[in-house]
Amino acid sequence: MGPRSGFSRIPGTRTPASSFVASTDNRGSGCTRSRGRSPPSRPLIRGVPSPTAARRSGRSATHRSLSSARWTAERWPVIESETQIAASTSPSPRDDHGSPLLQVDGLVKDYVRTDASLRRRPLRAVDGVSFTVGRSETFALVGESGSGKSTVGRVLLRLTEQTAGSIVFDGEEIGRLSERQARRFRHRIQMLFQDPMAAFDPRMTIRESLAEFLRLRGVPRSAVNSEVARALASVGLDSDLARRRPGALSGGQLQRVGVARALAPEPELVFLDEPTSALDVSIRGQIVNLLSELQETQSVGYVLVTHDLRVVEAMADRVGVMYLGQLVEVCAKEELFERPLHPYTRALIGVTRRSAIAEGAADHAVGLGRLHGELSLEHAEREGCRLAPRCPFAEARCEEPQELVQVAPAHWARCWKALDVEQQVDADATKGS
Ligand SMILES: Nc1ncnc2c1ncn2[C@@H]1O[C@H](COP(=O)(O)OP(=O)(O)OP(=O)(O)O)[C@@H](O)[C@H]1O
Repeated sequence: MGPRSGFSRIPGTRTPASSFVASTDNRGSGCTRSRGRSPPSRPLIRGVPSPTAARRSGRSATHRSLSSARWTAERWPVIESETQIAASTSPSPRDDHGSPLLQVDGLVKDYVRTDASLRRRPLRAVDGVSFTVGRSETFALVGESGSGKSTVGRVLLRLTEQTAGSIVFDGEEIGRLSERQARRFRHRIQMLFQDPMAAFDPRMTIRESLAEFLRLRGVPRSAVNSEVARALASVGLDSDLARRRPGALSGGQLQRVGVARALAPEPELVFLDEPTSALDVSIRGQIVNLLSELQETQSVGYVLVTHDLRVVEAMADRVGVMYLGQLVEVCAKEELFERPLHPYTRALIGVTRRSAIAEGAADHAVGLGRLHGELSLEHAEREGCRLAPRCPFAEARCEEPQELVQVAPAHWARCWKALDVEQQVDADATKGS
């Protein structure tokens, strides 16, 4: 394995193409790539629920009605709204695949922000977040804009420093390494950027962009051209594109090059930051399918950040739902769609499915819950449940701090009455049917 360099988006921004920092690491890594368990095969986006979810339908009237709905890509809106932040800690939801590739425990990230009256105020963007990612696994982080998803990724990639918590990668704590110590890990964790047009240096040809990553993992100069052609072919592109500059490629083509570039150093983990949201709807599915296929052939783990539940449905193995900087639910993807337990997750899925379910079946979707009002910073600063002011199921006990607790096998939720709500919703749905 060789050294690495690359272009990184400036942390915390949606940067224009001109705003890049070039990072170069000239040390060899000496690391051997780990090959883990075979990845499970996943459904590709075809506008229908996964076979697993379909098989498991029939748990209740509510679940039946949802599973039988066609979830067409066109009908799933992207959820967008501003949220704020707050504070607390949580236990560590783990996968059940043995030693994880990545283990994040109690991650906290504070920023300082300037409020409307120009006062500087602390902002806890990530608040005690804990999760694991197995080898060749996709762990998705979902939630509204501002819930802290990208900040988790920026901390993982050391684009910004964590305030507290632990990040263990392949058995080694990497969260507190010095810049020099961290270099040997860099090629093992890569990132695919949201906006392909902003992710490439517009002055470099595609060949030069890819060659930089290939050379740095030890590909000799004499082999660069053939390796560039191979990398392009691996993402379904013709080698002729290598001579072009980013501006001469379509968004879809450039995102494919982005995928090739992220995988060029043969990483074990790739952080996918909204990998499809800047793309035309028509090519989003192609990129999702490409990423899923490459994961199977290259045994790479993904941390996927997205607003789009269609992408989660197609790619994720497990999902963490974030609200105001905290994880509020963590479980397997199928479980999340079939049996969402936290009221926020119910609402998140309800919003998307209400638009996907034909009129007449919509009553069942109401059982998933609708939130009242809007998010506000005041909610984020509450000691009790941060969702309570908006939650249709809130009671006096919700004023007490809520921890992320295990509510079912491999299923965690930050809500003391998650299972009660489920029973109530099921009973209502049975009565109504
Ligand atoms: N560099 C920064 N300085 C101050 N505040 C920041 C910074 N970066 C992010 N934030 C704030 O931290 C919070 C979480 O932001 P983050 O981008 O992680 O959320 P997100 O869930 O990824 O949202 P989006 O989907 O819009 O990217 C937001 O309130 C955001 O305004």
